[in-house]
Amino acid sequence: MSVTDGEGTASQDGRIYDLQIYPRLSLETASCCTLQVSKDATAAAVIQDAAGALGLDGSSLRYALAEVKECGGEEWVLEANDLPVQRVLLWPRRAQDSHPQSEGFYFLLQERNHDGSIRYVHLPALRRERENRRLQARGFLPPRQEEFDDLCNLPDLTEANILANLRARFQKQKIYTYAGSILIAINPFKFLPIYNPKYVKMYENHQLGKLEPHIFAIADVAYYAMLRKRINQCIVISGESGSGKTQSTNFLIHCLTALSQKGFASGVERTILGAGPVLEAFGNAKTAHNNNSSRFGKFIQVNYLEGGAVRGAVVEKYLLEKSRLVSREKNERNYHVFYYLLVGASEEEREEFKLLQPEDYLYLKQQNFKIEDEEDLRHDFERLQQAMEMVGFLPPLRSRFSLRRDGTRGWTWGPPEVLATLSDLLKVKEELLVEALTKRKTVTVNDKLILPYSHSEVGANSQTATFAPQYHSGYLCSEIPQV
Ligand SMILES: Nc1ncnc2c1ncn2[C@@H]1O[C@H](COP(=O)(O)OP(=O)(O)OP(=O)(O)O)[C@@H](O)[C@H]1O
Repeated sequence: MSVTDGEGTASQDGRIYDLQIYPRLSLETASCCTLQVSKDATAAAVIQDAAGALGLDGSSLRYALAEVKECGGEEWVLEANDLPVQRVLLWPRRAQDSHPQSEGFYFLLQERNHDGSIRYVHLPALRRERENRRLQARGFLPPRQEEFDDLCNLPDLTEANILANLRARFQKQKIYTYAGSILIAINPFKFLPIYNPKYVKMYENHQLGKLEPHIFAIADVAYYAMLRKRINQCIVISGESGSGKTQSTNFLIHCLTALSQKGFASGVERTILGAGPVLEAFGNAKTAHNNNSSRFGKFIQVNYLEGGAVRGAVVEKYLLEKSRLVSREKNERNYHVFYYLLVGASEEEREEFKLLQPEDYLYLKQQNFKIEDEEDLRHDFERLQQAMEMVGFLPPLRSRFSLRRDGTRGWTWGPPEVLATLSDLLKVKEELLVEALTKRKTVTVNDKLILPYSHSEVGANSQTATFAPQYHSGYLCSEIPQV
């Protein structure tokens, strides 16, 4: 079976993708169907074919297609003219091959009510939990004392008790615990089905602490406090590397946009989603603790209209780890984007941008350099290009950097052909480039001084050691989309 856009036009590149579709219906059906779909097939066409494959009758308007991604089954309901394959192209490579449902990355076929809203079948355990709480509050069930969902209620507040309480909850897959209005999250490193729209709905407009602790409760309180009090709200996320800050940020944005758009993916949400891979490529790197560690801080501002609908978002980066550009710890890597480009570029791109192999670049080959994931890098380069198009980049802007340093001439910039290549790629005159590379600007109270870099400022390496971080940082800063 091949799904097209309803008018029978074939995909431009002719490629066919497998979509794994799991029905979640009140009727008994096959547990999954796999459809072969072209890039330009719309959600409506996919629904029609999935319904056919599962032996369901009725029009496609009776069903909705939702995208489920990694880590806990966030569900995004697609609109009729959305393109499911476009979503798939943003998934990691392994997720595009056939894989078990427990690993996430699939589509759900759900029923709609007469008013178009989604009919949720199979009530989640959380609702039972809520019922139990109600009964406990009315004295029909004895209060549960073996663990506390708010650390402030611990009868004996010691470090050992806090850790024992967090451990007991974590063993029951309760990764969230309150400490008053602060939410503590413990990284489960596995898929937990607690982030789909049912949970957004369940936590909607509830006082903090009324339900089981959850990151959506924090998003919900911030959203409704903003609407009620008409003042900005701020959520701070902190933790050590690999603790789950980026993941938590994604869940928060998911909930904040879902609350304002009633669960439907909008253009804004799509752009925010698309911005993720772009930011990751330029600002994330493999470290000892996390294969995809963000090496910069992010300030994300989600802007709303007065009625509560999302209007856009601004992402500001700060404190990019610039030193990573020129040196890093053993077995760690430079920013993802260099490897994506050097491994994933086509022959024409290699020619055009005068690209060498990763091991030819001193900045990339330091410290036990080896690349064992070439295929993943190639896929991630494709994903980056797709994401860049989604957030509005033009093709020629994609690959402008190819820095190579010459360590043999102190801090003299060269060799000349590299300067010419850089000048050509950066579209900056050679003289200006040399000026930027060899001089710095110092602003004092009364004066603005332009001085050549001293030997000690440049250090033992070549001048690009100073220039590369500035350039990469500037690139990340200027190219971060303001949605
Ligand atoms: N709530 C969660 N559910 C499932 N997996 C999670 C969750 N939070 C984090 N993870 C897993 O932990 C990994 C590391 O998390 P994440 O990248 O968010 O950490 P981080 O704190 O942002 O790290 P860094 O500071 O190094 O950027 C994720 O790739 C994901 O696999």
